[in-house]
Amino acid sequence: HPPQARVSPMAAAGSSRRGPMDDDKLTFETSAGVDVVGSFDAMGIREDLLRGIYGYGFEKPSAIQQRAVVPIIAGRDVIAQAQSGTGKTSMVSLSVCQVIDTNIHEVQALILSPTRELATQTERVMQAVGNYMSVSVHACVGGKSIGEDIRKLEAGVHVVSGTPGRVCDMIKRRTLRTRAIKLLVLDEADEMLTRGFKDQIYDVYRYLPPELQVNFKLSPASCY
Ligand SMILES: Nc1ncnc2c1ncn2[C@@H]1O[C@H](COP(=O)(O)OP(=O)(O)OP(=O)(O)O)[C@@H](O)[C@H]1O
Repeated sequence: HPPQARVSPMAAAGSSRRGPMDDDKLTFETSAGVDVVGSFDAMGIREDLLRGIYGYGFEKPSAIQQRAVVPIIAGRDVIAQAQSGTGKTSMVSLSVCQVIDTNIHEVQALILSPTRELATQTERVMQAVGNYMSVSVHACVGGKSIGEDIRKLEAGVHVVSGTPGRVCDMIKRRTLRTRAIKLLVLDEADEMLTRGFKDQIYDVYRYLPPELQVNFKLSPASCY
């Protein structure tokens, strides 16, 4: 079973949008063997990425980050569930940056999201925290120019953050090469499966190497 880190609101917590620093209002459930790591320094994160994280203004990991980052960077399959605004997008972004080898100019991580906005937001956060480590990220989403996708992918990127349809298209054209992908993240996995992306996700999955690490990040709706 993959380790699970679940952060849920306490019954009394009422604010509609919380920041990650409201963690004292949350309750936590984690599967056995998941440790709580209270600082980014203690996570074994590379120096240049740490600089990016602190430079972005993060001082201390949020509750979900304290529980899920270490298992993800250790290569485990993780299910992370936490409500909106608790730092999940940032968690994915910094974990993915940590597992990338920037000397290898191939796609090593693929993040699938149900919406273009979410895929683009993840691209942006990753570019910000990965600022000092020269990570190249491309948002491969429907509605944008296919020619631009092809140009970017052929120039070589380390991470693709995209929506299932466009990613699937790029893989089938062999523009998005999958042989070096070691990490797949399904963002709002529950949402994607109910939105009818199941066949496309399965299609993408068939092209990925067998020794793949998979992380599921569940939607905020799954926390209520
Ligand atoms: N460790 C941290 N320290 C300070 N701020 C943080 C930290 N982690 C995330 N944030 C900030 O908190 C906000 C929410 O984080 P993020 O977008 O990663 O959460 P999320 O759970 O994916 O939210 P949503 O579901 O709303 O997209 C963002 O503004 C982000 O920059």
